[in-house]
Amino acid sequence: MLLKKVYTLVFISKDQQILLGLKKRGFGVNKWNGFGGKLEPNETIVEAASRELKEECCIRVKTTDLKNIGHLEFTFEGDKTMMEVRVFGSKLFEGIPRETEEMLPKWFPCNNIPFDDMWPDDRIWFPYMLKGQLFYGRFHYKDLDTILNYHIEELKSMEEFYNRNL
Ligand SMILES: CNc1ncnc2c1ncn2[C@@H]1O[C@H](COP(=O)(O)OP(=O)(O)OP(=O)(O)O)[C@@H](O)[C@H]1O
Repeated sequence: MLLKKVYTLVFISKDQQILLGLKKRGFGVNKWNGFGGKLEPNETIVEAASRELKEECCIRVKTTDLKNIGHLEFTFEGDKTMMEVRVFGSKLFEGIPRETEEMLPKWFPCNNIPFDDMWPDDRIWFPYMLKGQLFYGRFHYKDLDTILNYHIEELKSMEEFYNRNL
């Protein structure tokens, strides 16, 4: 039996640029990524996504402006937990990105993503996100640097994907 833990991951974009943050502590330290984290009790996924974005880089986004653009699953060899990551995107946001204790934010041109300093899976699913395609990806890691196997597919609709997995 796999234990499932739900996480959010948010990408805001403007003018062919995407906002990434360099994680300063904890899981994924020293890697560039979107903003997100675990759900708090009694919080919806979009509430968690919006809260984490604000906490990690001071950007505000309305929950109704968050678009679910992908779904990722991560497992690690010898670990019974599956990380389920709901990926969101938005072009509508308020504020200027600011460094926090957790993240150092920076805008990157969409054609110059720092994949060498990111999770290895990002290289595989970012191209879907950057083309505006919905996606589902499943990655099994041997250790934090090595993907043992994976599956990736384009989705027609997130709703259809979630219904199929009920
Ligand atoms: C394995 N390959 C991966 N590829 C891409 N993204 C990944 C990832 N694995 C985790 N992520 C994301 O990294 C964040 C961790 O969040 P994390 O710091 O653990 O959560 P949270 O802020 O709640 O933690 P604390 O409050 O510090 O306990 C969270 O957005 C999650 O979606």
